[in-house]
Amino acid sequence: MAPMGIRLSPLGVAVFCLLGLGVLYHLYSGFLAGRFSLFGLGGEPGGGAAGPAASADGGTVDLREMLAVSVLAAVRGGEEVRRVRESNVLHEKSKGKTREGADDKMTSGDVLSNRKMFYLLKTAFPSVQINTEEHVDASDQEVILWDRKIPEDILKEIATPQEVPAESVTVWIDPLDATQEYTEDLRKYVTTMVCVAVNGKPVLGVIHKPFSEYTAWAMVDGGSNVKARTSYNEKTPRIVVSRSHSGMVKQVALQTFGNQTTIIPAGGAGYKVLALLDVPDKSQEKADLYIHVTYIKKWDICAGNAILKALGGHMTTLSGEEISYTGSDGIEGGLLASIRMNHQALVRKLPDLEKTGHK
Ligand SMILES: Nc1ncnc2c1ncn2[C@@H]1O[C@H](COP(=O)(O)O)[C@@H](OP(=O)(O)O)[C@H]1O
Ligand SMILES: [Mg+2]
Repeated sequence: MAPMGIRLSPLGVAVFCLLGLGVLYHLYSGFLAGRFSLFGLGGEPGGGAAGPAASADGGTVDLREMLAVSVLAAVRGGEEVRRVRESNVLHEKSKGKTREGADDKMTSGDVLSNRKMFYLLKTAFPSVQINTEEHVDASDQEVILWDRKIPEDILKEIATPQEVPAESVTVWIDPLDATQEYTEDLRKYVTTMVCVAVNGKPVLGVIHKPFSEYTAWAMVDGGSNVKARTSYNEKTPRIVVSRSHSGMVKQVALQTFGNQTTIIPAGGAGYKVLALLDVPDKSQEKADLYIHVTYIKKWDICAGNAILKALGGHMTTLSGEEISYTGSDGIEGGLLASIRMNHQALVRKLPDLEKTGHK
């Protein structure tokens, strides 16, 4: 008999103890998971020489560090892209059809680049949302460490860390842009891309050309290693458009700007954004505008959007709406990209695609 006349049943005590243990486990499991994942990744809790740059339970991330890792990821992914292309064993297959009925292709270059890029970013920033074009196999986890070094050119442009809440960040990875052209061995069009959006707004972008080893990066209100050209032809622009997902883009361009307009068909959304900029790469064509009329995915366009925005340019739907880089993967309203032009005046010039049936 217990004091005060209350009798304790041994079974009741055992259940009570188990419940208590359960609560304690629940409270501490997040903390322990964070510690163990740090060890699993080879990093040291509390900030070691290598490992995650953000705590596993959220907190903040430094956009300058994210830029350094994004550049590294694009370069490492690009090495895979090049290696597979040079081996000539692409293991090309179709993931299905686009809405317009074209093959949505994938190769070993896409898969291996995706793996490198995804795990580099995921290991450094375990708490951020990463959306990537290719499927990531969880059983195939690879731990790729970032040495936590920020390259000199980034430090020179961006003097201080740029902290943002980890939960506000969405990363978009395109491990191999212009897959169609890659399979045709049209190497100059191929890029690897990383984009970081904060609250859906594109904030930093990296576009890397694996075959000429050129990398463009920029951060909105931060800095860049690339700039706009000094002049653009707004009246009779050279317009860069898709060569493999063109839809009615040529008709739209000629109808809007007249028959004197030069149309440059090219592969890859990354390549087409670089065509608007002052890029030293010899294989890069130059254009004044980039127009796309069919459906397109956010990993294809986010990095270019961030770079253009950082340099004072614009990328919007054809009706001039800003694109939000959260939520769904794709955008429906086409694409207009320009720099050093009156973007809204260009939007007003374009026909309403819904009405003209040019979609
Ligand atoms: N209608 C469409 N549906 C799906 N993806 C499209 C598309 N139009 C363009 N894209 C994708 O956007 C990128 C640029 O296209 P394009 O070279 O035709 O301008 C390519 O990305 P990937 O090569 O990464 O798949 C392409 O697959
Ligand atoms: Mg792409």
